[in-house]
Amino acid sequence: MALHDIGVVGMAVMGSNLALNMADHGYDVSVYNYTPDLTEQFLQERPHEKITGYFELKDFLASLKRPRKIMLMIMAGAPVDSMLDQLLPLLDTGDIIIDGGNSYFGDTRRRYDRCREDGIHFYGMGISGGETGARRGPAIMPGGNKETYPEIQPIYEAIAAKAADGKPCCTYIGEDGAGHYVKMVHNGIEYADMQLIAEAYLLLKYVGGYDNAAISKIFHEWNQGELKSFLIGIAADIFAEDDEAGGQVLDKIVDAAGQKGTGRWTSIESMKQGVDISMITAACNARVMSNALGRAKARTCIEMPALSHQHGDDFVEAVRQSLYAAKIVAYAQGFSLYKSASETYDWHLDYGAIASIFRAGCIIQAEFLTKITEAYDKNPDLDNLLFDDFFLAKINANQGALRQIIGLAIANGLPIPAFSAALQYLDAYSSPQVGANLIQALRDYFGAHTFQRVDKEGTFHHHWHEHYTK
Ligand SMILES: NC(=O)C1=CN([C@@H]2O[C@H](COP(=O)(O)OP(=O)(O)OC[C@H]3O[C@@H](n4cnc5c(N)ncnc54)[C@H](OP(=O)(O)O)[C@@H]3O)[C@@H](O)[C@H]2O)C=CC1
Ligand SMILES: O=C(CO)[C@H](O)[C@H](O)COP(=O)(O)O
Repeated sequence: MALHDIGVVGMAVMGSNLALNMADHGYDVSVYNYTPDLTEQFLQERPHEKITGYFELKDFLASLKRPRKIMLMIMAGAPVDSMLDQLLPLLDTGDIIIDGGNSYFGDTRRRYDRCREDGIHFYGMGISGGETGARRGPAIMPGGNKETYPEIQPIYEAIAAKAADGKPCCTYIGEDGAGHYVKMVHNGIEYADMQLIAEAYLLLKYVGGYDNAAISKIFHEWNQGELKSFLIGIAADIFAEDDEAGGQVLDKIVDAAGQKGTGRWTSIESMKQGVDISMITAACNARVMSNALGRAKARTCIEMPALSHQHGDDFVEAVRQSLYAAKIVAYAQGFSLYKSASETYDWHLDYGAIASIFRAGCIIQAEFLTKITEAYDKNPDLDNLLFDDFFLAKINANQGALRQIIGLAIANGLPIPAFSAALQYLDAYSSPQVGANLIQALRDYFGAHTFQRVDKEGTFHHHWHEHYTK
């Protein structure tokens, strides 16, 4: 029997489409699913001459070339550990397991160590692009043992999306959990990007008074310029989508957002790293608030200002400029987290290469990612993306619009937490006074936590006096 190039475990949306993508690129693929029904259904409904299904794990593993390459495309969390429990006793030294799911990077670090004890190479591979990306070319973020990477590199570069310059959107990211970390923060940026789009929609609809058809045209126009991105493009489609029952589908969707957790993980991680990614946190909280207990009641008893309209091209352009400025801040925050994590976990992340693999295939693919790559090519040690000449000029040109739009939204009672977080970040970063001297004084007063002085070196504690009788 001719042995197969790679095995895919998990025949749900992502695994089945990735297996077909690999097969289309000439690889012989073995597939297996934890319960047989999905495998059966896949083989019947989407047969491919280069794909063979297996119903026993030992037969699946026996069908693979050495070193065996086994890709897991299964639900993140306990199922991955459970599959490892089943796989590890059946594998040989040098075999490779690739977890392509949205696993938590801390779990990936643990699994990497666990597999290494058995001589097995474990890769945590971020994959972005959803169903279509998996089938036609996703962005791929592999993390794991660098020496073994050439074993899997050709397959993943073949199936990855290709950017406009023809380069595959797949690059080795770093050791152990680096690939999953980069994917986690990618998803965090995805949350912020989507929240900004939702806030622009609120402004256009409730302050601008534009209907869905008009907003669709505005988004379509934005998508021809510097805001060009996958998410702006699909938003333009969504605004134009009619519902069978009349009206538009968008207006029939309950105004409460779900989440699977990668954005929340990014936010929690930023707290651990001590990096401000307030826009991603704001986007997570916006989803939380959309489901908040008592939201229906709050609507009836908390008084809101009456809406005042601002129609016209100048207003639409101000929203566009705000969106662009805030989007730059969101990416600057995400890349600041990469910089901190790279040092903490000793990953030596290549920020320019990361931006370059986001150029196609993934959910946050956008025109301006090329500019991020250029910024890090010019200066790989950039402290903050905002200091790059291109982004600095854009921020300075567009921040007036951001201030204007935030003022309008606040006056109209429209929640715009991500736009606001972008501006607060810029102001906190650039203001010469942030009030931290008083924080230090208060800490020193009640806890002798000490402070530094502006006029001399050293660490000081002051004996504060009670000037008022309590
Ligand atoms: N859907 C998307 O757009 C994207 C998803 N991802 C990630 O890719 C992975 C796969 O996603 P998706 O295809 O949507 O599938 P799901 O996340 O819905 O997971 C379903 C798959 O997991 C398997 N599974 C569940 N429990 C176990 C278990 N205990 N042991 C073994 N297998 C188990 C299922 O098998 P069974 O049917 O037998 O229960 C099925 O094959 C996930 O980690 C997801 O987060 C990444 C990028 C985009
Ligand atoms: O990984 C993805 C795309 O890159 C998934 O689509 C993402 O998990 C969606 O996340 P959430 O359900 O939390 O919005």
